[in-house]
Amino acid sequence: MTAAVETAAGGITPATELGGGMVIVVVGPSGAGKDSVMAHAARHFAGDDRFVFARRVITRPADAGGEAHIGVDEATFARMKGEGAFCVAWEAHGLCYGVPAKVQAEVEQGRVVLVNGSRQALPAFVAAFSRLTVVTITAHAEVRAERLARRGRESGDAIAGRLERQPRMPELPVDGVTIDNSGPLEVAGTAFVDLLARAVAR
Ligand SMILES: Nc1ncnc2c1ncn2[C@@H]1O[C@H](COP(=O)(O)OP(=O)(O)OP(=O)(O)O)[C@@H](O)[C@H]1O
Ligand SMILES: O=P(O)(O)OC[C@H]1O[C@H](OP(=O)(O)O)[C@H](O)[C@@H]1O
Repeated sequence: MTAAVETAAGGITPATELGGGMVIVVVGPSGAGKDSVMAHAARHFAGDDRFVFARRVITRPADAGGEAHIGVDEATFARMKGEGAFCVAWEAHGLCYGVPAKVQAEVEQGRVVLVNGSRQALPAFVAAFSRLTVVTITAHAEVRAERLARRGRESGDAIAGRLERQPRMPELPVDGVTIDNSGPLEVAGTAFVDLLARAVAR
């Protein structure tokens, strides 16, 4: 089986052609496997300092399961936001999410920074980062439903809300790639790793 990799707006432009670093923002519906595909790539590129896997700040307990994030309460998130701690912040699923401001500096240092993002927040990513590629991870609806139930991080109602959520994907003037993760993680993970290798190709 091969992962479907469709390119729009020209696929991915190597960061080196763009004169330095870039952000690759990973989006897609809940349960598609964004965290899993990113974790696969993080294992593949462990110790390779051309890449940074950003850790998000989320108003979710740090031990909730799923991605490794910085868990804070709402008051702390609001204070951090007011202090300029985030370069991009958004709300979804009753939670607040922030991308640490230091990502801007990491891109300026020439690194390729991977961020688990949000379809709804993509305009804010475009505003924050001049060098941006959007990677959309997809999976069939029934596959996502089964995965979210098995993951067990959310309850039935919350899972239903996640499965229904379909924010409009805005038309954006940036590179974009879609990877179908309906099959084995190894397949989509390898497609993502190949994409990242192209991002740093000389
Ligand atoms: N290709 C795959 N095959 C089987 N299980 C998978 C695959 N990809 C991900 N999973 C599992 O599906 C569940 C959801 O994956 P993951 O948390 O990576 O999705 P996500 O897109 O980040 O979801 P959310 O937006 O809700 O955080 C996890 O339990 C994960 O282990
Ligand atoms: O529906 P959209 O706007 O794409 O994404 C909404 C949010 O949901 C997911 O977070 P998580 O599953 O709570 O970690 C995404 O990563 C994003 O932050």
